[in-house]
Amino acid sequence: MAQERRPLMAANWKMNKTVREAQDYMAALLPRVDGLAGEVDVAVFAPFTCLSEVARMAEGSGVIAGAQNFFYEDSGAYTGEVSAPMLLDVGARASIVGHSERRELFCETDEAVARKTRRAVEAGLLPVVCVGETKEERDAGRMWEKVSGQVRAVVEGLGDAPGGSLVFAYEPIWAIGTGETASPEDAQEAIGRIRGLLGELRGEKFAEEARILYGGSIKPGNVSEIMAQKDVDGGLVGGASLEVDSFLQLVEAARG
Ligand SMILES: O=C[C@H](O)COP(=O)(O)O
Repeated sequence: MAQERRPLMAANWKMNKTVREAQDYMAALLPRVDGLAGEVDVAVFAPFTCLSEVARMAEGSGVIAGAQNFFYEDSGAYTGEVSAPMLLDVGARASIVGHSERRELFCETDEAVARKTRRAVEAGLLPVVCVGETKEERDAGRMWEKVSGQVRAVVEGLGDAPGGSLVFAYEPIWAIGTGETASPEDAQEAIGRIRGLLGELRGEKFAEEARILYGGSIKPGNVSEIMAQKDVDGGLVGGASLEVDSFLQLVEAARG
């Protein structure tokens, strides 16, 4: 991994944890990541219901509290949604955008993902933008068509924001929550191609500054090999992030 890009290990709790469980997790996590600032970024993407508590506890620690989604308008008649200013108001500094579960289960389009990404950057939230193909698309040889289309939509809607203002996460859908991980070589190939595309679209500086994570069944047993790939800047982790001990092993591996 290039020296200029600090690794990022991100916990995506998905629809898990009560406020009490979130408090217990953060109380166990924070003392054990103290002192890692500058070596590795650690983020916790919590459900809305416990996000303010996660952000309050993380304040001053260097751990980034983030949301899993938001809407690109700032306020108004959008029942069930929250906005970027609302996330900032409770202390969030980042948000996942366009996770495959949002794209597939909640019909999020490339256009909506691009608008959310742009709004996050403008508002001062770090977007972690997810891209990835289904098993059917991969088997049909259409992996790159899918992934490149998702990346293009985001970058073309981004204006002149620098590469360091966003993070991509390559998450092959067939590897999410299945125990089936992309091989480290497959992860590198996809992420290296994404970086190449960023260079074509926005120039080398942008491509070198943008962090690109891998996600999909990362666990303590496979994280080192994945992190050893030159274009992989960290991980977006579901299942293995739910327990502090296992997430900390991933953080340590990202630290190198
Ligand atoms: O956001 C995280 C990804 O969906 C990966 O989830 P997973 O680690 O449970 O496979």
